[in-house]
Amino acid sequence: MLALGKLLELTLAGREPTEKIQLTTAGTRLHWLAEGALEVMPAAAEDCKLDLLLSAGIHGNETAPIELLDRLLQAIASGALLPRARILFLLGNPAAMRRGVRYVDQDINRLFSGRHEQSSGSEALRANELEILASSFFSKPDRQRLHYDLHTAIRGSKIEQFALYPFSPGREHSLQELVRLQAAGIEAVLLQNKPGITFSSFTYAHLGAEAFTLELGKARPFGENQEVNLDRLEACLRDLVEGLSKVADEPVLDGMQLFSVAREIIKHSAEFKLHLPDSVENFSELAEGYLLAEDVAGTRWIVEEQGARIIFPNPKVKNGLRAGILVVPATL
Ligand SMILES: O=C(O)CCC(=O)N[C@@H](CCC(=O)O)C(=O)O
Ligand SMILES: [Zn+2]
Repeated sequence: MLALGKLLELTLAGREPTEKIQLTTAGTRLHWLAEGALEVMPAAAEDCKLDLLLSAGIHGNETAPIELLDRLLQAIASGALLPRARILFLLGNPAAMRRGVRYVDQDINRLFSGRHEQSSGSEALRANELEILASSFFSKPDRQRLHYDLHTAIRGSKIEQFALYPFSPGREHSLQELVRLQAAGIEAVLLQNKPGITFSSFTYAHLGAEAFTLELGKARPFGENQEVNLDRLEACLRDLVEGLSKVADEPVLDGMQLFSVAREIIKHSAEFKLHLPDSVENFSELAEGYLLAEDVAGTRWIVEEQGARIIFPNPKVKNGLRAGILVVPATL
């Protein structure tokens, strides 16, 4: 296998490869661009005109998707998988990955779409670098642009694998992409209704990519991901890499659950209290009238929506950040 196939090993060791560009015998070019960033360029004769950005490790302790990208890249570097797509592999937060933590100083996934400019520190710099890498990757005209930002969640979930689909004014969510995700084992999609500050929101709204955050199970350390079943997603990614992924011209979305954001619960102060047990799972239903959270100056979050469910409840986030999302059933 080519040494550049060891992107994960090199990144975890904090080392740079001596050779930054290598070619497989089939003419696939691997190019180390920066720490945790590697571009795969198919041989010209094979190119299927898809630019595919695959990122993981934006949160350093979400290891199952990092291991998945490692398997894909190793297969490419050993010649077992012949890419027809141009691919950018990104390991988002190497410093956090090395420590096995979600982030070191601040959550990178709240620093995109320019937010890093209002901040400082290594994670702000990394968010800026990731924006530059993604912008350069998605700068070529007349090519399909697709980004999957792969995550696992802090807690268990009533719906194990789901996606968050960013929003950009005037742009419609793509039925074809939802059908592709369903084939990849994604059971539910949360349709965002305002622009966001996550990595997938950036590539969707600023770079014109179809982009998704994929939540794939519960976060566990490296080597302990036996319960996270990524077989269907892995098969879908291999098809995309090989230029074999097809969605019908008139696709039908059958059985996928769609949700929209009713409200984001923002933590404003140290007095913020979330009235949910630590064990609560994502997509747990909340009854109308339920007092969900309280904050400074008598602020109360009471559930008013029918069919409301909670995802990503987390009272430990920094002030000003999202401490949970109330979602409701939706249609396209
Ligand atoms: O489990 C949790 O509470 C958080 C899981 C997670 O990291 N989710 C992503 C979602 C990104 C998005 O909104 O597209 C995040 O919070 O960054
Ligand atoms: Zn995450």
